[in-house]
Amino acid sequence: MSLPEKVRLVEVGPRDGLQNEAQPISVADKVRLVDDLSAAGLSYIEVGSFVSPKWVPQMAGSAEVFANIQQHSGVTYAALAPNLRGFEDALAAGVKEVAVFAAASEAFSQRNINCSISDSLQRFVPIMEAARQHGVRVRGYVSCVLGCPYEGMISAEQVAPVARELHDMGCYEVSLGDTIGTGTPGATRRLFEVVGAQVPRDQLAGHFHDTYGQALANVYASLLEGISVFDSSVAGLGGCPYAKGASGNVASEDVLYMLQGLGIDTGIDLERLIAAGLRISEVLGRASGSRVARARNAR
Ligand SMILES: CC(C)(COP(=O)([O-])OP(=O)([O-])OC[C@H]1O[C@@H](n2cnc3c(N)ncnc32)[C@H](O)[C@@H]1OP(=O)([O-])[O-])[C@@H](O)C(=O)NCCC(=O)NCCSC(=O)C[C@@](C)(O)CC(=O)[O-]
Repeated sequence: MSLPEKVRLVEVGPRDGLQNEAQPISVADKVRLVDDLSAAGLSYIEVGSFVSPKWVPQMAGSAEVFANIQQHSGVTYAALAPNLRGFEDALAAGVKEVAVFAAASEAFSQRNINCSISDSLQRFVPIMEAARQHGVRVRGYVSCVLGCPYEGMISAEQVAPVARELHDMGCYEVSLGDTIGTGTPGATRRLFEVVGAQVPRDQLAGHFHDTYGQALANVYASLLEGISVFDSSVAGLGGCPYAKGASGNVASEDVLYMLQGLGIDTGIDLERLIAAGLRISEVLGRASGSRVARARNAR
């Protein structure tokens, strides 16, 4: 299969990245990050989550973040909603796109959202109905698609029905999350072969954490399978509060550098993206998790 001409990056740093930080991050710093990212040309930014603050305290100020960012036309500013309450809070904050999140592993589903996979899918039905009424688009996630921190191996055959159900209930795109970053390129290709038989490949996305250093290779493997949407995190921010030891998503700068080398268009300015990542890394008091950003910064 030939490589796609265009790729859309879904920037998840402000949500997937910052949700995992131990230190408090001010609303002003979050707003600045989102604004820097839209200025760099990202067309899709996951800004926050409307989840229980007892479960994920870092996302507590999401409504305030939405109220203060500069929203540009042509840019999607999305939020996670685990239940109808979260959807209604997102709607009240003016959010136009939400993401629901399920898992391919029962144990992870319990730890992450306190219910079984099947109950979580049932919980999303009223969200889908309300979203249709309000003209809100819904994206879906499946976690643990290439391994689970509690159950170990997860087969592509376990992932496919969950992805299909999200698609069938109306998610316009389903992002497959390698939550703990154990996946390798061969397993990634097989995952998209199997899930791609149930959900059209142009409605699937890849979401790779870099814990085992495989994320960029997995993005490339997915490109070979015809996938053209990838979630990534500026400066490689993040991890997962319910997956101990998981490192951040593949760094947006590193994915962009690779895509530019392949001649694939994204509409994103690499230098501005690097600057956005260096700024938030400085706020967090550590080096950027992007190798491209570190190399450029050292020059
Ligand atoms: C789903 C629940 C709420 C169930 O949690 P629960 O305890 O079963 O819910 P509950 O309905 O019994 O409510 C308990 C309390 O939470 C409140 N509550 C209930 N709903 C909300 C809400 N929406 N917003 C704010 N508060 C809420 C509710 O009002 C109540 O408050 P209390 O009476 O105790 O004061 C909880 O488990 C939760 O919030 N989990 C979120 C977990 C999370 O955000 N994980 C990270 C995102 S997923 C991820 O990172 C993976 C991904 C997507 O990136 C892909 C990958 O890499 O794999």
